[in-house]
Amino acid sequence: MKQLTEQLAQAIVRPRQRNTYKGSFGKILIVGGNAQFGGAAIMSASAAVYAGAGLVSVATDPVNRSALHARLPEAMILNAASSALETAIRQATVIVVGPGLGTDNAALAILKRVFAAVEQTQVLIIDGSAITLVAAHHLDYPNAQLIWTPHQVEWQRLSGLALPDQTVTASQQAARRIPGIVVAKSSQTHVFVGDDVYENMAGGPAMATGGSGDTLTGIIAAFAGQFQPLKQAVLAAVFVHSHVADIVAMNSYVALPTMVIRELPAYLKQLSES
Ligand SMILES: NC(=O)C1=CN([C@@H]2O[C@H](COP(=O)(O)OP(=O)(O)OC[C@H]3O[C@@H](n4cnc5c(N)ncnc54)[C@H](OP(=O)(O)O)[C@@H]3O)[C@@H](O)[C@H]2O)[C@@H](O)CC1
Ligand SMILES: Nc1ncnc2c1ncn2[C@@H]1O[C@H](COP(=O)(O)OP(=O)(O)O)[C@@H](O)[C@H]1O
Ligand SMILES: [Mg+2]
Repeated sequence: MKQLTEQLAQAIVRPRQRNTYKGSFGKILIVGGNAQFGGAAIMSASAAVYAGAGLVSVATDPVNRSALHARLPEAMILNAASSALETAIRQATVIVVGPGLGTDNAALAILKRVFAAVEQTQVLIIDGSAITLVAAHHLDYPNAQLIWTPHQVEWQRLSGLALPDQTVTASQQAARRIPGIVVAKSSQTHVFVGDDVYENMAGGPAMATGGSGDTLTGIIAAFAGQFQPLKQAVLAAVFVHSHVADIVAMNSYVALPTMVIRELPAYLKQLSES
């Protein structure tokens, strides 16, 4: 088993080239946020913007429009239930589906449309409610570059492994049956990619607060839009999320998602120049 390190993140988070524009750093689409969980989509989108994504759009319940614009004017917004969803998917390089999406029929319909529209070259990060829906409805896996980010109960739903049975070996075997990269989140997150297992020693209980996982999806999306190869981008994102939370936790009892998000640009600048 390998460890996630700052060196690994340093290797791909490099200074930006001069001859670039916003389109050079990823077009991210976040699909999530129902009337109950709008904050999840806002945190995911904020993390993507603050982690350097070039353009960020959010397909969500229209009830979230004012809150999103007030918190994050950098993001664009569309109604996830409208046909604008397919257009936005076509334009995106990286798509996140699930944060705050919910698990009702409306959410299932949106998820199925995302799975139908996404293309093989696109990166699709599947999180939260979307994982729960895939497991509950036995949905076929879409044909794209998949990244799964289950917490332990979502991993139980997706893999069939009860929490006490989620050993590294058993989880690795289960991850092999699922296409793409699996980020199995816990107090000691493991990333399963091909035959490799990476362990994340960064992070701590200050992160045990609603929205930490939503925030991770935005960082992964931003890194997937900016850095290559995809495997390194995902590994670096998992490390950076937890490491920045550790920095926040030096002076704060809880590492709130909004606090972690705010610290991202300064840490990435430091990382790129080290
Ligand atoms: N501000 C917002 O808008 C926010 C919106 N959010 C969005 O809400 C949606 C639902 O996501 P979810 O994770 O809250 O619910 P679900 O998948 O049902 O799992 C919870 C159940 O599993 C149990 N449990 C046991 N161990 C666990 C573990 N290690 N990690 C986690 N859970 C564990 C747990 O047990 P209990 O806490 O009751 O002891 C409970 O019974 C999703 O779309 C997400 O993005 C959230 O991000 C919050 C902020
Ligand atoms: N005790 C802990 N130690 C380290 N990391 C933690 C701890 N508790 C939570 N985390 C991290 O916080 C995130 C929680 O994700 P998740 O449960 O999906 O949150 P949410 O859905 O509320 O956004 C994961 O990245 C997880 O690794
Ligand atoms: Mg979550």
